Amino acid sequence: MSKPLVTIDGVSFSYEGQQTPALKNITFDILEGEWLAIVGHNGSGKSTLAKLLNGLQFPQQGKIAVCGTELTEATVWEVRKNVGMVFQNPDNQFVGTTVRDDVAFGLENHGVPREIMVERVQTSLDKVQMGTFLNQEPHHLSGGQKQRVAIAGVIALQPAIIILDEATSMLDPRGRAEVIATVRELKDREHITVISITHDLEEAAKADRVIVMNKGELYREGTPEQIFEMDEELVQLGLDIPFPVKMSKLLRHKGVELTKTHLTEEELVTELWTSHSKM
Ligand SMILES: Nc1ncnc2c1ncn2[C@@H]1O[C@H](COP(=O)(O)OP(=O)(O)OP(=O)(O)O)[C@@H](O)[C@H]1O
Repeated sequence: MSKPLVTIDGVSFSYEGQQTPALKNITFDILEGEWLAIVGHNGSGKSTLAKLLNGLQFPQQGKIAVCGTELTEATVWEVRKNVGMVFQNPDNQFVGTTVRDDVAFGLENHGVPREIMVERVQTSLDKVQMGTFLNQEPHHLSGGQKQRVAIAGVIALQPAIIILDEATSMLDPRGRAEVIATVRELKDREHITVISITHDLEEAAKADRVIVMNKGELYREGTPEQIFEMDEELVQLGLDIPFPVKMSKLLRHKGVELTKTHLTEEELVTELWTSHSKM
């Protein structure tokens, strides 16, 4: 049984001068090695939660603890060693003139010795399938490749947790699929805990667990299957139901028998192909 790596206990937060709190009494745990997706419509409080998890803001009420350490102004630098962030815009986070320099940047800042640095740059890039791109300049890379380099820069620092803050939202479908596959592999092989903050329910469908935020409150928590049972309620919360889920429901409505509501296109196609191709 996995243990909680992050605990969020009764957290409330309001921006200065704002009447309505951005987060209201949020409580949940994030377990070691899980992939947790936090979804919600614009303004639901997702980014504010990410800022609190990384100590860019501090709650006015409640507590956050990361790897057993309470996140405060005194512990923020210690805690940040365990939390890597990947942001939305692939161009804004590329700081090196080449892929190698970009991944080395964070290691240099942390004073990692040169021999270790050279090895870490290579292994981190290998882990995101960018190991052969060392000397490439950013403008030669696709959005998905840039985000994978950003992920390599984060894992080179060996954090326990990666937070992806809308990290796939500016990518085309191929880039998005590449980044999601990379995250899945890192989680499975390296046992990194992943928190993905997204408004994309197709991305959330790949997570182990989903938290739905609405108007600063934790609205629902469950496995992707449980969350997609909410159906029209999700639409009312301003979220788009993924295509395979919609398609599964429509097919059932038309009398096509399916064993379950499929969360991915591959699963749906496989079932349709194997059970309905006998005629
Ligand atoms: N810097 C800020 N100053 C004042 N209010 C803010 C600030 N940032 C966010 N808010 C408000 O806090 C609430 C939560 O916003 P937040 O950005 O966390 O939501 P979100 O779910 O991440 O939305 P989005 O997907 O649009 O980024 C919103 O009402 C927003 O207007």
